[in-house]
Amino acid sequence: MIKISNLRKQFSGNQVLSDVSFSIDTGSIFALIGPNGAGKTTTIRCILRAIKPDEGIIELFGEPFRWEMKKRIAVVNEDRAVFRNFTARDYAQIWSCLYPSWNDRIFSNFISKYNLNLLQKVESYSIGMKTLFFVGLCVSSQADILILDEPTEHLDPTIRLEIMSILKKYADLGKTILISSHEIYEIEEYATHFGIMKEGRIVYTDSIDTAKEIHRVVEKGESVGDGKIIGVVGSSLLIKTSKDVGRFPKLNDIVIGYLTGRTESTNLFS
Ligand SMILES: Nc1ncnc2c1ncn2[C@@H]1O[C@H](COP(=O)(O)OP(=O)(O)OP(=O)(O)O)[C@@H](O)[C@H]1O
Repeated sequence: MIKISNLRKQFSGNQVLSDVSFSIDTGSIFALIGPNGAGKTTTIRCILRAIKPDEGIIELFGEPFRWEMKKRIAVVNEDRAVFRNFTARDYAQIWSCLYPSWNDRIFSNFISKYNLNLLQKVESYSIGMKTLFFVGLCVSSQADILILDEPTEHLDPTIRLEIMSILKKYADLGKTILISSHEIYEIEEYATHFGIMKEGRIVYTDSIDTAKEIHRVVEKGESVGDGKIIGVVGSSLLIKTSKDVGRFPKLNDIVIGYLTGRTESTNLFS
């Protein structure tokens, strides 16, 4: 559904993305994970053609990007920027024109469930309400692809759980979701796949279940057998192995292991 191949982007001679490649299947929730400045938002902006990549191929729905595809993609931007003076109702009217698959009933239910005031200017919503409102717009759009930059940021714990559940149900409809997030414990709850980004490269990508199967955390000094050492996790090591050694990792162990490990070509870790 989304296939990114060898994406490269520089800003003023600074190489921000270097050969970024990953793909996302229909029905998946793919989390792009990485430290501040790793290149997650830049990748998303390239996918949306908000900026032009220097090199690389972006395929959506099995075809190279075309502008008409935008009506099948709904987005929650990183900055939650809004048009001044636009009420929630104004937004709904605009989105209903932009998205042929827009569903008014889903939108009305969402608005009443979360007590959002349709007549209020979205600019005056709290940052958490804005996020919630944009997630509501995305889900009501019934777009085939949702792209959400930090979708649970600024939300209280109850609403976070709600958003995770909404997104899971949405993906189950056969929709594809790409999120950028630092919330690894949450991602483990609701995402199906992930990519770890470090200094503009994808250093590892897989399904969460497979990644947990093929890695182990071993204590320093414990035998790693023929496993490949990936990186350090606190006082332990993350290894990639087919042997039943150490303990199974949490997603957090895998992310920390790859982030502390060497950044080389992705096949170093394959
Ligand atoms: N328009 C721009 N001009 C110059 N540099 C940019 C521009 N946009 C992004 N960058 C740089 O690209 C790098 C990656 O930024 P990006 O926003 O993609 O990171 P990120 O992984 O999304 O970080 P965060 O988790 O903090 O949001 C940073 O060093 C940033 O300063």
